[in-house]
Amino acid sequence: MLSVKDAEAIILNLVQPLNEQRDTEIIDLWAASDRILATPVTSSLDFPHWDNSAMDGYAVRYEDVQHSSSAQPTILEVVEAIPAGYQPQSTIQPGQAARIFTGAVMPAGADTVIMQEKTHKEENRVLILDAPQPRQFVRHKAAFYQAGTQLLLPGIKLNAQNIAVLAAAQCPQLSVYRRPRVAIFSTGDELVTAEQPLQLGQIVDSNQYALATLVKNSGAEPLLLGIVKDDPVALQQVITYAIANADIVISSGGVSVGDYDYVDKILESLEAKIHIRAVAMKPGKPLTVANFPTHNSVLYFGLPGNPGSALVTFWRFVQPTIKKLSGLAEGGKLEFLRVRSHDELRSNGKFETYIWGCLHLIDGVYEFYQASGSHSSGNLINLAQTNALAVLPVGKVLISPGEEVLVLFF
Ligand SMILES: Nc1nc2c(c(=O)[nH]1)N[C@H]1C(S)=C(S)[C@@H](COP(=O)(O)OP(=O)(O)OC[C@H]3O[C@@H](n4cnc5c(N)ncnc54)[C@H](O)[C@@H]3O)O[C@H]1N2
Ligand code: MOO
Ligand SMILES: [Mg+2]
Repeated sequence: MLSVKDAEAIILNLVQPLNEQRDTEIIDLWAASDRILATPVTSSLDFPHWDNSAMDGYAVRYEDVQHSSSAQPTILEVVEAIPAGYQPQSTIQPGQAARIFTGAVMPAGADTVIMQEKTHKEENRVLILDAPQPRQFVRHKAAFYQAGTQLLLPGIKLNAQNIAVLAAAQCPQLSVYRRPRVAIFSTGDELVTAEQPLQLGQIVDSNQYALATLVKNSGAEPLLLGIVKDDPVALQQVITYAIANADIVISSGGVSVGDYDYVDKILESLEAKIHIRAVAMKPGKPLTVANFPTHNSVLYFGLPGNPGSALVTFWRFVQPTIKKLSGLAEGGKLEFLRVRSHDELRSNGKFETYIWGCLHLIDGVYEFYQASGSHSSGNLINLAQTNALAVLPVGKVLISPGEEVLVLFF
C-alpha cells in the first residue's frame, strides 16, 4: 500500500498553482488580510522619506557639541522649534540648535540630535550637558528601504506587518490571487442535516460542517453541495457539477469496499484518472485522489466517511494542496514540530498512525497530551478541543511518556 510520504508527493505534484496573470483580483487594502499577494511591490518612496529625529530634544551640529559635559556645557542659541509634520524654516549655523521632536524633519546644517534629558533649557538658549556620538538619533533618509528596490515579493500571505508596509508605501489597492473554490459534499443514505430529526440508523452530516470550516480557515471559498444519497445517478450529477465549478472537490464517505461505496466507480465512469485508492495510514486508509482529462487542473479528494478519518486526511493532504494551489510561495509542505509526549502513544506499527490530542505549553515548552476516550475514527466527540496530531511512523509501536514525537499543530 502507498506510504503517506509517496501519497503526499503524488498529490502535490498534481497541484497546478493559480496563475499569476489569470487568477488574480484587485482588492482594497482594508480587505487584504490573509490574502496572497500576486505581484511584486516596489515603492517610489524612500524609507525614511527624509532625515528625521529619533528623539525629543535638540538638532545640533556635531562639531559644536562634541566636547560637551555637565561640567563644561556647550551653550547654543535655539532658533526654531520643529514639531513632527512641519517643515524646518532655518539652516542651523555654528552656535545654533533647533528644538526638535520625534519624527520631525532634521533642519539643514544639523547632523546630530541630543535627547532632551541631556540638556538644560534657559529661555532661548540650550545647554548641552553630554558629548554625543556623531549623527546620533538621526534616522537617515533611505536607511530602511531605497526607492525602486523590491519591497514585497509575490506569494506572501498579507498579515498585519505586510499590510502596514503596503499602507506606508501608499498601495491602497493591490493584486491578490483569487481564493481557490472548494466544492464539498457528503455521501450516505444515513445522513441528515443538523436541523432534521434523527430516525434510527441516521446520523448528522457533521463532516460537511467540519470541512467547510477547514476550507475557510485555509483561505479558500467553500461551495457547499449538501448531502448526496448513495445513488450512482445522483453522485454522477453532483460530481459533474462540482468539477465544472471548483478547483478542488472534496466528498466524504463511499470510498471503501462496501456495496454502497460508489465514489470510485462513478469517478471511473467519468473517465477520471484515479491516482490514489488507499494510503498506509490510520485513520484514513481508504482515500481516493483523482483528476479528470476534461478538467485537468481540478483535483478530487474522496475522503473516508468516518469523521476522524475525514479530518485527519484533510489536515494531512487537502490543507497542503489548498496552500500550494493558492499561490503561496512557500508551497504546500507541512511542518511538523518535535515535542515531548506526556502520554504513552500506541500503534499497531503497520500504518502511519495519527493520534489526536492537545499541545500544551509547559514552562515554555510544548508537550503533547493524547485526547482521552476512544480513538476510533468513528468517534467525533473527543476530537473537540484538540489542536494537534501526533504521528507514529510505520514500525513504531510505542512512544513512552517523555519520549519525543512529531506533531502536526493546527
Ligand atoms: N471491509 C472493509 N470495510 C471497511 C474498511 C476496509 O478496509 N474493509 N475500511 C474501513 C475504514 S478504515 C474506513 S475509514 C471506512 C471508510 O468508509 P467510507 O469512506 O466508505 O464511508 P461510509 O461507508 O460512507 O461511512 C463510514 C462511516 O462514516 C460515517 N459517515 C459518513 N459520512 C459522514 C458524514 N458526512 N458525517 C458524519 N459521519 C459520516 C458513516 O455513517 C459510517 O459510520 O470504511 C471502513 N470499512
Ligand atoms: O482508515 Mo479508517 O479511516 O481507520 O476508520
Ligand atoms: Mg463505506
